[in-house]
Order: sequence, then structure tokens, then C-alpha cells
Amino acid sequence: MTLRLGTRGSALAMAQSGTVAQAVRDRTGRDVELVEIVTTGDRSSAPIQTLGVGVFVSALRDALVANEIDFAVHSYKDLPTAQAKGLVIAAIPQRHDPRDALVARGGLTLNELPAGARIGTGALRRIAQLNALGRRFEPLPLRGNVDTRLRKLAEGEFDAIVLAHAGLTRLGRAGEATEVLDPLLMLPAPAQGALAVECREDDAELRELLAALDDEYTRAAVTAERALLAELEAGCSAPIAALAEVAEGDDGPEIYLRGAVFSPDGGFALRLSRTGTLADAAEVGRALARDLREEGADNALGVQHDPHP
Ligand SMILES: NCc1[nH]cc(CCC(=O)O)c1CC(=O)O
Repeated sequence: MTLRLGTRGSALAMAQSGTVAQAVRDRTGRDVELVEIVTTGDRSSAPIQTLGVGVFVSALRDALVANEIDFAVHSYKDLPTAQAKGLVIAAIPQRHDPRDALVARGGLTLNELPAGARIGTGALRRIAQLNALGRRFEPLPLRGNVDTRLRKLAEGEFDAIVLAHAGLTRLGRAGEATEVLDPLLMLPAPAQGALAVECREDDAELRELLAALDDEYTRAAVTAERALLAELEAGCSAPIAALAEVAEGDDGPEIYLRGAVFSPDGGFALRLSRTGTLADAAEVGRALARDLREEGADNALGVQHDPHP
């Protein structure tokens, strides 16, 4: 039977789903058809922070639960930290580049942009890190599909924009990046650049097919990054960044996790790291979140402390 792959209709989502569909065809010989699903996030152009969590995801999950599609591909970083009931992330394919990219008019790099440069980005995490550079850049709100963002840059609304390098690459527009940003300057969002392939928990046959697409190192890295996010996320949409990398250590592969929290104005920036084994990925993430909290992350995250506990 033909497998139904639910996808958003944006060019980025179609590219991501197309790649996964082809990988499933190649590995299993099964037919895969794309079924377009419109999400709340696609319908609205309001700032993401005002729309709530899961705006790009809920409609796809509803279609999975209702058996209208068999599996779905999400940008992992768009997923709420809570796993949906009755569904499972059956595969996390290999992630190629988690970093952010700068696209600037005139081919400029971050270092070459003048003070006051207007930099388009809607993400608090990126705004805070731009501010933390102390270069008096002017971050301005920017939303929309990757193509829309690039068009607004070309039209002169901004001097530069910041967006995920993976998104540019998947649209065949990586050549337009004028700099791929070093994570020391711009630590990416947890799970940025990774895909989540989701299906029904009780669909054992499909789970087994999809498991062939899973990449062990990417899964460990994403697990650590997302565990950090979940542990810190005390009901806030605060600027949290995390990046885990896997390197060969003396006793096998090791995970190196960096995490950071910022106040929106960039005045408070806290960056810490931890290492551990792949099997401990989730605990590495939680432990780093606790470290961040001990060093004052709550100051940035706006957590209310009860003065009379
Ligand atoms: N929030 C929107 C979104 N979700 C996933 C990506 C890019 C691809 C990815 O990170 O996997 C983007 C655009 C961006 O951040 O520039």
C-alpha cells in the first residue's frame, strides 16, 4: 500500500518531506505520496511568540491520529517539548548543519556590518545574541517563509538577515549565505537543522521501516539539546540556545553539549558546556540546564520566585 506522508506546503517543508519520501522509497521499494496539510502557523503571519507552541505541528499530528496520513516530517526545532500521545519520533535522520547563517546585502560578513545595521530576525534567541555582540546592531522583526525573508532583504527592508543554514541549503540557496555563523557568536536553537519523522506509536511495521533512516549521533545530539530545553522551559518563550556535537573520545564517541541563555537585550549572557556518553545524552542536557539555572539562568528566563516559600 502507498504510504501517505503529511507535509506543510511551504517550499522548505516540501523539500524536507521530498527528501525523506525518496529515502523511504529507495530503502523499502514502497510508494510514498505527499499529502499537504495547512497548519495554524502557515495561515497566520503574526509573530510566532504570540501564536503559542506547536503552530506548525498540531494539524499534522491531528491528521496522524485521525489516520489521514501515515507519517509526517517536521523541522525538529518546531516541535513542542512534550511528546504527543499515541505518536512517536520513529527516525531522526542525519543532521548536516545546525548553524545559523547571515545573508547580508553587499556580501558583508557580521564583522563588516556597521553599527546600526538593520538585521531582520524574529527569534528572541537571535536578537539577544546580536545584542550581546555589543555592536549596536538594530534587530528588526522578520517572519515568513525562507523565500519571503530573502525577498524582504533584497527589497532593502534590512541590511542583513539571520536564518538557519539548513533551511537555505534545503532550498538550494546556501550560496546566498554571506557567512555561516560560528556557534561562539550565534549558538543555534535546540535541534536546529534536524528533522523529526513521526508516526503512530502502534504502527509497528512503519516504525521498523522508518528506523532505517535514524542516525544514532544525530539522535543523541538532539536528545541532549532538547532535554536541556525541556528542563529550562518553565513556561517561557525565552532565548535558549543549545548545540551538541559528537566526537570520538578515548572510550568511544562522546557528546559535547553547549548551552546558553540570554536576556532579550543581550545584557545577560550565560554560556556553559558539559560532556558525556551518548547513552547519557538526556542526562547531559538536564545536568547542563541545572548548571545554567545555578549560574542565574532564571534572571534571563523571567521565572517568578515566591518570596515566601
Ligand atoms: N522557525 C522556522 C524554522 N523552522 C525550521 C527552520 C529551518 C530548518 C531547520 O532548522 O531545520 C526554520 C527557519 C529558520 O529558522 O530560519
